[in-house]
Amino acid sequence: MNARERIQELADRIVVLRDAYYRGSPTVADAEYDAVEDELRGLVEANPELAPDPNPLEQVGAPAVLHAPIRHSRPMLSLEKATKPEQVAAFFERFPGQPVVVMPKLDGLSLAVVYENGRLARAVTRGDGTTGDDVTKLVRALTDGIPARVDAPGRVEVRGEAVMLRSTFAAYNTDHPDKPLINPRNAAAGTLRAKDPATVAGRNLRFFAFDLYTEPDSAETDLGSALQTLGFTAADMRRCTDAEAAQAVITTIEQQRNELDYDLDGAVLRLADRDAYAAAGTRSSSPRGALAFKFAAEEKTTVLSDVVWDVGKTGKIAPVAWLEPVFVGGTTVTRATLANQEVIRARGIKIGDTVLVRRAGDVIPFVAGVLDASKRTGAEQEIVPPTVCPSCGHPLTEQGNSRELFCTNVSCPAQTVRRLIHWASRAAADIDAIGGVWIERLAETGLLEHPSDFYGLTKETLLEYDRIGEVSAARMIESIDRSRQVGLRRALIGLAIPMASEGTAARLCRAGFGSLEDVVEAGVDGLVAVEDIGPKVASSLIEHLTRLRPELERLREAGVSLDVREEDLPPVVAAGAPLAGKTVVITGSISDPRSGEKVPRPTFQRLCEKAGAAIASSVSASTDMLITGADVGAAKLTKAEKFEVEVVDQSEIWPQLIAAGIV
Ligand SMILES: NC(=O)c1ccc[n+]([C@@H]2O[C@H](COP(=O)([O-])OP(=O)(O)OC[C@H]3O[C@@H](n4cnc5c(N)ncnc54)[C@H](O)[C@@H]3O)[C@@H](O)[C@H]2O)c1
Ligand SMILES: [Zn+2]
Repeated sequence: MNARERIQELADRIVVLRDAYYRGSPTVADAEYDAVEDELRGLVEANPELAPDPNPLEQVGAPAVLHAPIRHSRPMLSLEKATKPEQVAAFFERFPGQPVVVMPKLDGLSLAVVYENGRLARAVTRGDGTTGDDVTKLVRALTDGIPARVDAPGRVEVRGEAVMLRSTFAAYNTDHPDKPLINPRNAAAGTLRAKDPATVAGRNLRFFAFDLYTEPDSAETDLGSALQTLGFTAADMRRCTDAEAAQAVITTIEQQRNELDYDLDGAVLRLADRDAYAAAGTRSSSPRGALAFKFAAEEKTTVLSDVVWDVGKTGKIAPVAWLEPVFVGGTTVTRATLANQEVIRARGIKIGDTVLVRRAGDVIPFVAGVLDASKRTGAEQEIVPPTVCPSCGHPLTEQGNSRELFCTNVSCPAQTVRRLIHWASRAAADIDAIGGVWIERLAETGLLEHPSDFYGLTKETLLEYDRIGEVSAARMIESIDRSRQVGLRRALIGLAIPMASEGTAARLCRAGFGSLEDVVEAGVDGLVAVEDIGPKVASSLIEHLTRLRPELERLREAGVSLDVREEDLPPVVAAGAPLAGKTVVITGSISDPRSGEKVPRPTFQRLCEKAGAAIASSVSASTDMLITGADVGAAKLTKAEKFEVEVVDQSEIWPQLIAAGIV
């Protein structure tokens, strides 16, 4: 693979990993994600002309879409990362004689809190760094550490991290055993996503400040004291004047990380003097006057007491390690994943072994290996994979190189529950008012078997359960009603068809399938004609959707929409499309001239597609037009010149989009 292909592959992978991460379900550990970013950064430094466009390294966070969008006064950036003492020393060398504060890197979500003439005006999430969500109402109701007033004139902007304290998290989960929070960070993010503070009562957050901007300039230039004077709890800052002292503080923070009441994933170094920090300026996505030292994923040792085989929604049987309770990565872990038989074999794990358990970020803890096989007593037992399904007794089949085990019995009770939970999940029908524990109970009592059974539930039936009251029953029913708008793409995801991914569902919509029934009718031949759908995926879709026909009918009868939704369709090219037939590359930052608001790249792309353009990611001989926004990199322009590509400023495109009625 050449550098260009590798760069594109890494950039694509970053987009996928970030998407999962910012939706609250990361698929890899942070360190693994950071390694992908590092590789891309290295390749782009060596081959600047191959920089991907858009370049994920120049983007932060995820677009804000939940509440009202608010533009930040100045971008909320990411941080440069370090993992070695040499990098800390290099940071000090860049700023000779400047004192530095070292503080914990709190693992919550960052907020900008703005005061106008002493009054709290608004609180905004980071969002994509340029525009965030207005969470003022939620913050007023739920966040401690944000005073309603400050004693300062003009405009004051305080930035910091909103976290759920571990103690709040633990107390909440004790009170809500049927709908527990996953971890403090996820909980903080979820809390600030709520539409109404009342629905997240009891989920209080704490705000720790680490950044300050004042207009007019306040006299106090030391960051920590300036924040305290205003009445904020600053992140715990220790002042250092050389790299050794800073390294010592970093080590102390890492050692204390288990005793603190909040999650942290590293330490932040930052120039202590506000003027010096401002003068240092910024790079494309991080300030020069700060550095994040990231801690390795936490590892602990404990005893593997047993292995149970868990049945998943597609019938996959996965080994789960039962562990003696161990506190790692901010929570007590008693279960961890062992992936599959091959991983068990490769890591040589036996029951009774002392094993290393690793947990990083939100990722499910996993058994990383055996601590010291020479210390075995002989009482350890081999882990023997089952030959029949632990739930239904059906003989298992083995698939793939890692010899994953599957139960192929479609009426297997364990699979039934998993599939119901999956149907209700956010990526599918999003029945958010009914948690997994309730789904399981409703399945046990025979009320739920297929997704369509959700739509037969009534408030009266739910009220027969002791722990469901009027209010929650009403919320559950309302949530079920809303989920009737699921549509083709999300319904396909929700049906958990083996081998069909979220990408498969999106591709089928874009390829013109109008409903789930259309997909069945197309047959294997019709499906493999769709780009990127292979024969295995096609056969699996046809086999399972054919089997599910009666269920599809029941869903239809219950008023559930299985038809494609507008948002999942390819753009409709407008009549008299001004960019028809043109291959277009977009670069730089785009804004709508009518409002001056920044327009996210995907939104502008879709507008150009509606105008008939085919979008390409880099300039080549086949490019017809390069559309430029603000802050365009020189490399793109040089290439455009080389290939004699027409360069058009975005300001000339908007009037055409408006004239064609596209915007
Ligand atoms: N596992 C995955 O798949 C995956 C995917 C994407 C991102 N990530 C992780 O998410 C992070 C992405 O970077 P990012 O831009 O969101 O954050 P970052 O690591 O670059 O750090 C910036 C953020 O740190 C926070 N912060 C906490 N304490 C701070 C302090 N004392 N001073 C300054 N800032 C402080 C702020 O919220 C700020 O927005 C990385 O840690 C990365 O590993 C993981
Ligand atoms: Zn089974």
